[in-house]
Amino acid sequence: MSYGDYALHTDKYQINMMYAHWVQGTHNRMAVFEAYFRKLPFGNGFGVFAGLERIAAYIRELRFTEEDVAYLAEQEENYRPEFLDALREFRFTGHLHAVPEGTLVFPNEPLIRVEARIFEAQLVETAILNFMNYQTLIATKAARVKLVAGEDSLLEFGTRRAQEADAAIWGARAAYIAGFHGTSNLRAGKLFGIPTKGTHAHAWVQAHAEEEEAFLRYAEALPDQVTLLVDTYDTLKSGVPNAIKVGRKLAAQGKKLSGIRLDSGDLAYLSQQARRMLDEAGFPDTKIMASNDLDEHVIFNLKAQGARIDAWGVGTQLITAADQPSLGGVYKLTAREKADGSYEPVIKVSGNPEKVTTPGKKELYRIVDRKTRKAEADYIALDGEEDVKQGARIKLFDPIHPYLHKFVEDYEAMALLQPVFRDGELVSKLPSLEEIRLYHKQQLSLFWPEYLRKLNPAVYPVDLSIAAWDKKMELLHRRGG
Ligand SMILES: Nc1ncnc2c1ncn2[C@@H]1O[C@H](COP(=O)(O)OP(=O)(O)OP(=O)(O)O)[C@@H](O)[C@H]1O
Ligand SMILES: O=P(O)(O)OC[C@H]1O[C@H](OP(=O)(O)OP(=O)(O)O)[C@H](O)[C@@H]1O
Ligand SMILES: O=C(O)c1cccnc1
Repeated sequence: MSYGDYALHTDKYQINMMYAHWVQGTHNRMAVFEAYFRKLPFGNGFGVFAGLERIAAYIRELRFTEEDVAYLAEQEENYRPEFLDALREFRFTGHLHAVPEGTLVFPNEPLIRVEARIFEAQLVETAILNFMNYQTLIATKAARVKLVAGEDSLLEFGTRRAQEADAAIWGARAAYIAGFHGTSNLRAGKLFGIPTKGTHAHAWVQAHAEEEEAFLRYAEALPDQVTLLVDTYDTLKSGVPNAIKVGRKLAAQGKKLSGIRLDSGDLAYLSQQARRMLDEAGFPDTKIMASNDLDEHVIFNLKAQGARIDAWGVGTQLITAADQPSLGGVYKLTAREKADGSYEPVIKVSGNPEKVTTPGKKELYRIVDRKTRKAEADYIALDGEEDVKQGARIKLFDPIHPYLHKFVEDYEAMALLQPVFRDGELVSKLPSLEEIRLYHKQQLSLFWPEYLRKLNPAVYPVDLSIAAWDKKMELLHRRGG
């Protein structure tokens, strides 16, 4: 699928650095960058990686058009014509590895690794982070909603309140990965194959003289999917009784009232009363849907209050990640090619220990206990370390408190960074959205419940190999004193 022209969807400083490398003749040196985040959003115990579909399309289609080049020439008169020619010929020719979409991910582990000429690897930072940060954030928020909603039906209703059109559709996709059942956005449905659903708005009721008439006309038009919004005037005194009247007419035609939707007031109380009224009228199968600024906390509370709600429409709070509207994912240089062609690991030192980068080209493994089939820890090793690949006994230790350690030997090491581009070519077809959704569900089953709970989850270990740790310490002492 093509998503448009994004070569200039980058920060100007990337092009400035590309230019400076080109002027200095270092632009063809290889570089390794890794994208990761440092802190989980919403106080959650895990993140849900998303964004790769769009990143892959972006990388594959990355070209500077004549208009792009002309625009750049206008913006910066220092750019020499030969540099602009290099942009005209620009293609991504490097390697890109990433964890699959739907993977449960944790702070400080490489989620995307780009290995390419620095000319290319530098350019793609901004767009990669833009796509990864937003989609991972929304998939993570959606996973929280999903964990409290269980098997109830979950619909994404956020488009009207989303931060513009791209956020609406990619957010709908991220929510579907995390277990939502559908979206109200038809474009997201068309582009990605997400099931679409819809009820009707207050405007439909207001467009008629009487609520009952409005319900009847709607049911006449769409008799196979009648979910009536019952709160325009008075939910229990008029909305539910009028819905029941229409339900009876539908039943006489061999059809049924699929559902009612509550959109204001005390959703626990109203759903209980509506359930009782529907059951007494002989409509035990009519579902109750709720909407109105829902999030994982409200849904959790409504369930605790015994709300009788079967389906949830979730909009604003999800699509804007209202309680934390950004994921702070970063893209850091971890190794660079020296003049002799070998790689030199590099570090970024910081007064804040959490911000010190981990040098070197790295692999990421999920260590799964063979007996319990549960994930024990994630393990970051330097490229080429063989022991973990071969299942040898390894030491797991906490990188902040290295004296906290244990040895594991009966494990499976799942390599999480999968090749996506090799020498600029897409390695294989990306998984379908349905496959990603299923994979995400399998990922959840790998984790003990203490890592998944909404409130105060246990901290899942992300450990470094001894070699990765030693390399970090060596560079830290050399560079940081
Ligand atoms: N029983 C409940 N327990 C906790 N939260 C609830 C309960 N019922 C509804 N809520 C939530 O409380 C908030 C109430 O929103 P608000 O104050 O706008 O009231 P409202 O009923 O929607 O009023 P309005 O008619 O103006 O839309 C919403 O987020 C809603 O989902
Ligand atoms: O509250 P959210 O989680 O964002 O869910 C979407 C909201 O959007 C609609 O309201 P709106 O007032 O825009 O239109 P309406 O007249 O159809 O209710 C809908 O009724 C929900 O309340
Ligand atoms: O179909 C609905 O009920 C719907 C869709 C978008 C926003 N609010 C409600």
